[in-house]
Amino acid sequence: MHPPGASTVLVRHGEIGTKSDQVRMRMEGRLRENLAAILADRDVPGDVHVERNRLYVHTDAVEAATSAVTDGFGVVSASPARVVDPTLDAIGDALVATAEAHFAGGTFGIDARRAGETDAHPFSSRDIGEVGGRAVGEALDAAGFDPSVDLDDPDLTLSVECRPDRAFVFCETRSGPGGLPLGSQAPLVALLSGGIDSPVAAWLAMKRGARVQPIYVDLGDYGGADHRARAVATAERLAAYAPDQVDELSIAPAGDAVERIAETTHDHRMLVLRRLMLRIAAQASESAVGVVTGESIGQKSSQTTANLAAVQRAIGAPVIRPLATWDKDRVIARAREIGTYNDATIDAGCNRVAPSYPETGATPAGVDAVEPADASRMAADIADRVESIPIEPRHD
Ligand SMILES: Nc1ncnc2c1ncn2[C@@H]1O[C@H](COP(=O)(O)OP(=O)(O)OP(=O)(O)O)[C@@H](O)[C@H]1O
Repeated sequence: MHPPGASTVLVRHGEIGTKSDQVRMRMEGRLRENLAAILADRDVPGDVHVERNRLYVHTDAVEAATSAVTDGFGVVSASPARVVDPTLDAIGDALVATAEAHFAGGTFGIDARRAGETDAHPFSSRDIGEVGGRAVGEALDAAGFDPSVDLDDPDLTLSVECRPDRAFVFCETRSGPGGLPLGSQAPLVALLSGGIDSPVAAWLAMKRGARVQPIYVDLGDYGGADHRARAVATAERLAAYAPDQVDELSIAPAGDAVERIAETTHDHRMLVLRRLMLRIAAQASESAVGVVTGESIGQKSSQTTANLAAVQRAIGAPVIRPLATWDKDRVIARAREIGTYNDATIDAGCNRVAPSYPETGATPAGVDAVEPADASRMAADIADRVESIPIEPRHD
């Protein structure tokens, strides 16, 4: 929803503003590039500009541009806005036009603030609210409504952000993911099974600024026909959030190794397998500094706190588990929001590998004792044969 004549999207970031000037400017520049890439990928016209603590998209497609930029990591919110001169008359006219376009009865409120050097204007935020409110009330009366003002929870909020050189009028603020611009942290590898959890975990790592290289471990006969397709589909959704930075899915051919592990291990089987995956992931990328997984404490027998600790020892790099403390219903809700849920609901291949009586209180030494002696070499050999397939961003 936008004012008639809106031609700009006001983009707000959050944590970036708490950084030192140097870091903030670097992150804002990164965010500008990322938003430009998302717009280009979706064929939405728009030029992205940075000013201190704000980004602006100049576009003739404000709705599509607002939807696109609110997928950008680091964006807290965005509003499609009309830009007018910073005078009470011009702001009042834009408020009236916006109310006439969108008021459908009930209450309205004006939320006005000034930013930048506030002594640049001969009026206060309160003046904007009073003069604008009066003009809007009269216009709505004339249009046959009987409007009343509610400043706490109005049916229509008309917002003004008045800066020294121009004022923005808008009537909607859409939330973005927040976090930090993608690429502002060193990259990570994400173990992506295509299940419900791992795409959410990868997305959360991306939200904190880390570009992820997704890797799917092909379990061979234990995987199932649609297992790989599901991983591809969720990687395509992740790519929609970072079209210039996530463009490949790595596939590790682990069928023979999984078969061997299934034949030679029993209660520790899932832990040996998970260690294999971590080793493959850690070796599959030269630039990544850690491995992201979708594990969550206690969600499965292989994910007790003891087992997570025993598995972690396989690699020196950190295992990052963004969902460690999340309940499943929260993970599912987020998977729906980010568009990875539908592709992820088929049973995972790992379920076919799981033993009947899994170990839940493993120790690192206990896993060491049952792991094949050549486990590291096995992983290195698989990592050498990792194949990368191109991923196209999927928008749905
Ligand atoms: N075939 C696989 N390829 C890549 N990573 C995998 C694979 N199977 C499991 N993982 C990783 O190990 C984690 C824990 O495995 P688990 O068996 O719980 O996964 P899942 O239920 O198959 O999928 P998810 O955890 O994504 O819902 C996953 O979140 C994922 O990070």
